[in-house]
Amino acid sequence: MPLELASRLDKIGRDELPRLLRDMPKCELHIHIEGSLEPELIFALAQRNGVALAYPSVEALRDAYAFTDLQSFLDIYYAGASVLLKEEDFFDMAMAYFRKAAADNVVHAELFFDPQTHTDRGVPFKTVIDGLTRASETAQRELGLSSALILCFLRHLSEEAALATLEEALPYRDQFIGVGLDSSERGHPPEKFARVFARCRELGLHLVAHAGEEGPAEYIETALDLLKVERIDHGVRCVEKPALVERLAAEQVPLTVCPLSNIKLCVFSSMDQHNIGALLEAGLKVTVNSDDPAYFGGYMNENFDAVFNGLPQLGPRHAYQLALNSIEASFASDEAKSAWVEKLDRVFADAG
Ligand SMILES: Nc1ncnc2[nH]cnc12
Ligand SMILES: [Zn+2]
Repeated sequence: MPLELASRLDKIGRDELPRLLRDMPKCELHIHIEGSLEPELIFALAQRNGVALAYPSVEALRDAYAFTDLQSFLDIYYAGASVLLKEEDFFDMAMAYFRKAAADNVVHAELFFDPQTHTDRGVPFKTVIDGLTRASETAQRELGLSSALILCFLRHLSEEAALATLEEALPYRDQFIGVGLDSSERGHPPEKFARVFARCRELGLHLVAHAGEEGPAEYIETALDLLKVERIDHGVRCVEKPALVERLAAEQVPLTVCPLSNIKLCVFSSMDQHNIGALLEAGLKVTVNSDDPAYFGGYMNENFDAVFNGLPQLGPRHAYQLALNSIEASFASDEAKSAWVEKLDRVFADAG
């Protein structure tokens, strides 16, 4: 950031933060759309589709959201997704998310979706992607919110299964912009998916992967070197290798950090222990995201509020940097990015 801009932003009082965090335009780059299914919608879709749930009420389901690690969350997350059967279900789920995102001044969202969670239950790939695409087009038209889809392979399944999913997805190639890697990280290193990522690269798809959430810092390195990803999802365990931190800063590799998720899944014990401030100060291209907002206690602005309330050393300059990083790290066009940066500058010009 130019020194002149930094010193101007440092003169803005911390009391302006609530407004700035709310009003600043931002991109969301790490949201699993199935993780936006609120308990109320899970119950409504279960009733609409005649699906039996293991919990008697919305309250009982929400009470079960006491996670001890990633796997304890994933078990409940996959059970919640079992209510999604029809195109309309995927549409309704995504529209509910887009409305919340627009209210948080998210101008662009890149949505992960997990096709294998649905195709393995007999739901056609077309049903999933058509529902999400129709929601994305509706959000652009009705909310002015830009979005794109990123297909995630489930890393607890085999690479053969990922390759078969890619084949199934190819007729819809123009409906998604990239691929990612999610689900249980430990014991499923990036290299397990080297062939399918190489194929996606040949196809001109954008590449991202979860790495260094629960898994070791080495997974970040192998995701970069073997899978050739453009962004790292989470990546907070990079601090365990100082040379890797230096590399991430030098190469400006975006990290899509998910603060509330990290607390809920016990990656950090509390927000004052989170390393997002340290990573920002070290010059890494860090962004703030919600991951699975229906499960982790908040959407984008709740994540920003939690970070700035938990880490008093962060101020308006950091808020600006996080919003700018999210715009720059997105896969949107340069033209769209310039327009959002102008908007961001206007919000901060009004402060101080
Ligand atoms: N935080 C997360 N990590 C890995 N896989 C996920 N799938 C949904 N949320 C996830
Ligand atoms: Zn995630």
